Amino acid sequence: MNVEYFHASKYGNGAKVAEEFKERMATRGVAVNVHHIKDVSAKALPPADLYLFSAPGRMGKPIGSMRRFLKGMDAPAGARYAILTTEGAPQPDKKTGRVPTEEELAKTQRVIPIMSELLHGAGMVEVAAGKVLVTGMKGPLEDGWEAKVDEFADRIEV
Ligand SMILES: Cc1cc2nc3c(=O)[nH]c(=O)nc-3n(C[C@H](O)[C@H](O)[C@H](O)COP(=O)(O)O)c2cc1C
Repeated sequence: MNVEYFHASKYGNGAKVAEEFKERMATRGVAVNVHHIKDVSAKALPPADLYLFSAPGRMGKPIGSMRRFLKGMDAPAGARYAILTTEGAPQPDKKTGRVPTEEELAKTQRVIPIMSELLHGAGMVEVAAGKVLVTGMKGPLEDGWEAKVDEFADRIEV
């Protein structure tokens, strides 16, 4: 099995996640080719058993370059894909100190749903979606992020 991995990392956190995923999949006997979307054409994706798309969050959405990439992509209909975003860790409310629940976050944080809608709408088939958090606007990645990537790798059927 081979995986083609497309990311739109701006500050390097998503690029680190991609490299970690590649290493973890190598131990499972799966080759992963990592590309930044600026280096590839959305109109000529290489063949793959699985496509992985990874974007940082921006104002509740995937970063604009990834939205444009997915909208302009010649999607291989029926092909399998997974999504692995990098998103800001939920911040406690300044007054109450309460951290928003997943349900509350889902109202404003639409990074994965927007990517899913675009890919699913293009006829592709989702096998997994997940996120790795960053603790500041530009990173670093959350503690234990490597283990999170490993768990995500486990969810990809080889
Ligand atoms: C202007 C700006 C807006 C951001 N908005 C969001 C957001 O709405 N949701 C989110 O999860 N992360 C947001 N972030 C944090 C990004 O998730 C973070 O920069 C990114 O995951 C880092 O990945 P990268 O190093 O691969 O670019 C924002 C960051 C910046 C600089």
